[in-house]
Amino acid sequence: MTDLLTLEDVTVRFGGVTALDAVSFVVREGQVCALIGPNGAGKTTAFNAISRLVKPASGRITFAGEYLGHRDPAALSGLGVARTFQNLALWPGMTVLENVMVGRHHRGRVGFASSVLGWPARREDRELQARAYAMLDYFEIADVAHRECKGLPFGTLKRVELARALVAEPRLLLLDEPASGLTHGDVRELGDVLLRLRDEQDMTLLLVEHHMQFVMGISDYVVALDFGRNLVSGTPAELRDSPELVEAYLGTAV
Ligand SMILES: Nc1ncnc2c1ncn2[C@@H]1O[C@H](COP(=O)(O)OP(=O)(O)OP(=O)(O)O)[C@@H](O)[C@H]1O
Repeated sequence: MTDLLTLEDVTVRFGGVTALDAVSFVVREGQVCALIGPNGAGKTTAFNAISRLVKPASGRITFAGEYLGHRDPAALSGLGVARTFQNLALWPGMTVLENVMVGRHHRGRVGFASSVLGWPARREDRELQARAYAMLDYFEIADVAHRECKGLPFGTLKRVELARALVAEPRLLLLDEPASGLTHGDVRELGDVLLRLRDEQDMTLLLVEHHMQFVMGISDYVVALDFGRNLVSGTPAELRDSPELVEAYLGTAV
């Protein structure tokens, strides 16, 4: 299995705070990898460094052999990296379909504007729309395609965000706390969906998640951070009884 994403000694500082301190880990192609750790461990910062939303003070991040250091955040989608956010980043006044089509924006030249604004459809635009509908079908939300996101249930909006990330056909999908705020049943369904993405679409997933049972149930590999540093990593079976992990989480709800 090849290495798809590699972080080597990545350090990120915010003023006097060292949010990541020489963190290293590898995400292998075709795996579900989880980034865990107590509050403030540096998980979101690691995601933001991969997404190029924060610039590391030192270290190296490579994706598919390509150094990401000089890349603009907007270029990542074109390289095959998509992400979802902890707090949903959807346009409430736009329809579900429009929100999903935004995810494919980088692929077409004028596709997005013509599709969303209703200009005459080109072949590219029709393909974009067909792909967006296919994603809505996949997530069983096609019935709300033309509803504004505003007012839709949280579980539905989480699916819209996933559909939007996937419409770009990424190789690597970054999921920031995908299970947060979901009901027990929704969490189970989400786990099934993510495993199907790995198994049926050969997708690689990296998720930040606090829901331990969910993480241990779906991950091939787990990387634990604490105080901005690597703590332990391994398969869920290897980490289940890790004393370091137990100690790091001692006194925190998991
Ligand atoms: N923009 C920022 N400015 C200053 N400090 C920051 C900033 N972002 C994060 N930090 C600090 O960096 C450290 C790591 O934060 P980060 O949000 O990455 O942790 P986390 O593991 O994602 O936590 P949580 O599970 O609570 O989301 C914390 O001490 C946090 O206060």
